[in-house]
Amino acid sequence: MPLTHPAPVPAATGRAAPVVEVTDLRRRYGDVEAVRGISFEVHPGEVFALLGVNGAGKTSALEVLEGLAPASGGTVRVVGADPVRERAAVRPHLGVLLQTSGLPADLTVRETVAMWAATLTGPRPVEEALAQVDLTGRADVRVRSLSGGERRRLDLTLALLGSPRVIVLDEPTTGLDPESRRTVWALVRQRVAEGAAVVLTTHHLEEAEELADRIAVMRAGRIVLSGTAAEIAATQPATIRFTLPDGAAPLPAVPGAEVVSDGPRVELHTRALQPVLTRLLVEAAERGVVLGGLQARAASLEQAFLAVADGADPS
Ligand SMILES: Nc1ncnc2c1ncn2[C@@H]1O[C@H](COP(=O)(O)OP(=O)(O)OP(=O)(O)O)[C@@H](O)[C@H]1O
Repeated sequence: MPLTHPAPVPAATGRAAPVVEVTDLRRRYGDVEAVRGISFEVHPGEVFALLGVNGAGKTSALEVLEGLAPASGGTVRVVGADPVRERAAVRPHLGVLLQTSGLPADLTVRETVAMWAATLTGPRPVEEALAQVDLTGRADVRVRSLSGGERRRLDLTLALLGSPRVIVLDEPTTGLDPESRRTVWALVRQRVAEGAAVVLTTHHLEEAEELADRIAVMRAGRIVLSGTAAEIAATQPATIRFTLPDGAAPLPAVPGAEVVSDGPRVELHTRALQPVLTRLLVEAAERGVVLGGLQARAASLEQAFLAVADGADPS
C-alpha cells in the first residue's frame, strides 16, 4: 500500500448502498481553500473517521455534510439528497453533534430532551435517552449547572434522539473522562449495529481505532492516507529493540532491517518483522548471545498519523 494516496477512499464491499457520498468536495473561505477535493463514501452500519491536525479541514468538510454550509465545489449526498439544497429531505435522517452547541441554559436536562423530542418524528423515549448517556440522575439539573462532560453527553443524546440513519459527530468525546468516553462509544456502536452510518472526527487516535471501520487522514484540505487502522499503521515500519550484553560483538546486519541506533542498545526498523526477527534470534542463538529487554512491535496508528499528518502541503 502506498504511503499516501489522494484517490477516493475505497468503499467497503458487500454493503447496502452508501448513505453518505462525498465526491471531490471543496470548501473555500475567501482566499483560503480549507477542503481541496476529498472523496469518500459511508455505508449503513459503518463508522468512518476523519483524522488530521488542527486546521486540516475536518470541520469544514463536516459542515457541508451537516447542511450548514454549501460546498465550493464537488458534490455531497446524504441519504441521496443534497444536505444544503434539499435540507428538508435530509434533516429527518441526520443526527449532528457539533464541536460546540448552544442550548438554553435555564431548562433542565429532561426539559431540554423533551423539547427536542417534540420537534422530531418518532423520537426515542426521553427516559431511555437519558439512561443511555448516564444522565438519569441529572435529569432535573439545569443545563447551566452541568459539567462539560455531562453537557457533551446531553448534546449526544439530542443528536441521536430521532434514530437518524446518518450520524455526524465532530469530536464527540472531547473533555469526557475515560468512563464517559466508553459510555459514548457503546452508544455509538449500538446505533451502528442498528444500521446507522457514522462520520466522526477525533483527536483521540484510540477512539478511531475503537470505533472506525475506515479512517482517512486529512492534511491541508486533502486526504493523504486512508484505510483500516491496521492498514494505515502498516504503512510504517515495525520496531525491534534490544540491548547487547557487555563485551558482545555487534550482530551482523540483517537484510530487510534498517539500523536506527547502534551500540549496546540497538533499534532496528523493518517492514518484514517476522523474518527479520527470526534471523536475528538465530544469529543470537548461534553466538550464544542473550538479547536483553527484547521488544518487537508493529507500527501503531499514532506513528503513521504523526508521520503524515503534520507534513508539508502535499500539492
Ligand atoms: N470561517 C472561517 N473563515 C476563514 N477561515 C476559516 C474559517 N473556518 C475555518 N477556517 C480555516 O480553514 C482551515 C480548516 O479549518 P477546520 O476548522 O475545518 O479544520 P479542522 O481540521 O476541523 O481543525 P480542528 O481540529 O482544529 O477542529 C483552517 O486553516 C482554518 O483557519
